[in-house]
Amino acid sequence: SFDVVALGTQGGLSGDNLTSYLIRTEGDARYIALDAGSTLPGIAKGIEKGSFPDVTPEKAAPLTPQGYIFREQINAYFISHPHLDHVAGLILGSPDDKKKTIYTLADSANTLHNHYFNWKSWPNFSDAGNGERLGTYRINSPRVGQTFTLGVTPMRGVIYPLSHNGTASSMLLISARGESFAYFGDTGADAVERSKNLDAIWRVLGPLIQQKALKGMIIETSYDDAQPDNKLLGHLTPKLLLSELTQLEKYSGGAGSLKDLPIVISHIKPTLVAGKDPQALIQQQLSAGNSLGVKFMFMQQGDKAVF
Ligand SMILES: Nc1ncnc2c1ncn2[C@@H]1O[C@@H]2COP(=O)(O)O[C@H]2[C@H]1O
Repeated sequence: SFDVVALGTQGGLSGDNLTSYLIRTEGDARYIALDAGSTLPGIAKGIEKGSFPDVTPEKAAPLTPQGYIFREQINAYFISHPHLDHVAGLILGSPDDKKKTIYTLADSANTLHNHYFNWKSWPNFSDAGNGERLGTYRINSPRVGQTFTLGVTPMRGVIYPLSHNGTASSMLLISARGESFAYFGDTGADAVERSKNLDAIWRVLGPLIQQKALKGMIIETSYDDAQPDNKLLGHLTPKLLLSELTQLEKYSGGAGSLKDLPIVISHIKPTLVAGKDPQALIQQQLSAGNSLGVKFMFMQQGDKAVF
């Protein structure tokens, strides 16, 4: 089974609750961070909620429990794409982090080197690029579709490309002991993006669902159904996610094959409009259209779930 802790769940606007999830396999203390929008604030919330029961002040000493989880328990990072709301926590925490690998698409690695770790936006904590290289992070771009080991953990990963309104984004398929979990970065629907990236992924996940090996997934639903198609900016709505999942069902053995599949909804965009509750709306729209019978989950910052 996989342990997941949500460090940040929202898709923008404020800095303290941006997309980031920790995942580890049962019996191993080390996590992989799936994106790093908010890290330290999410760890603090997780401690408050009892989501890190194995970390005591005695064990963490001389660090705080928050520091110990950040430095010692996060073993490596996966960055789905280099937008600020997915990397801010990584950049801000870098001066106090220890040597780790960042796995990301080659295109995202270039952005990290050229636009963040460049001594202008931020000191170069990476192992390549301009000026002195402080070397905290080794930025590693495994080839798409190729299996690699995730840090020093029992988990292996395979990266698949996603389309996000012109930005290259990606999904990480994590596997350990014959079980798998899929983490999606920002993505639009194939029909809107004029892409086949999601279709290609559904063809990979279908057989895993048939074998009952896929324990769950995290995928975005940034906007509610009222968002017009020309303002989706590379994101999903309940209607679009449900139609994509209908494709997945076809590759998973047909009607009923997705029943009870846990799907965590991430990256909901907060609103500054008074009286609007995007999460409640998205929850209601997903539930109203859920003839597939999947188990939609709305993890909040600091929550832990076992898959
Ligand atoms: N063309 C655009 N016009 C207005 N806002 C945009 C445009 N492209 C991106 N954005 C905003 O910038 C954000 C970057 O992160 P997201 O993709 O999560 O969501 C995006 C939108 O909120």
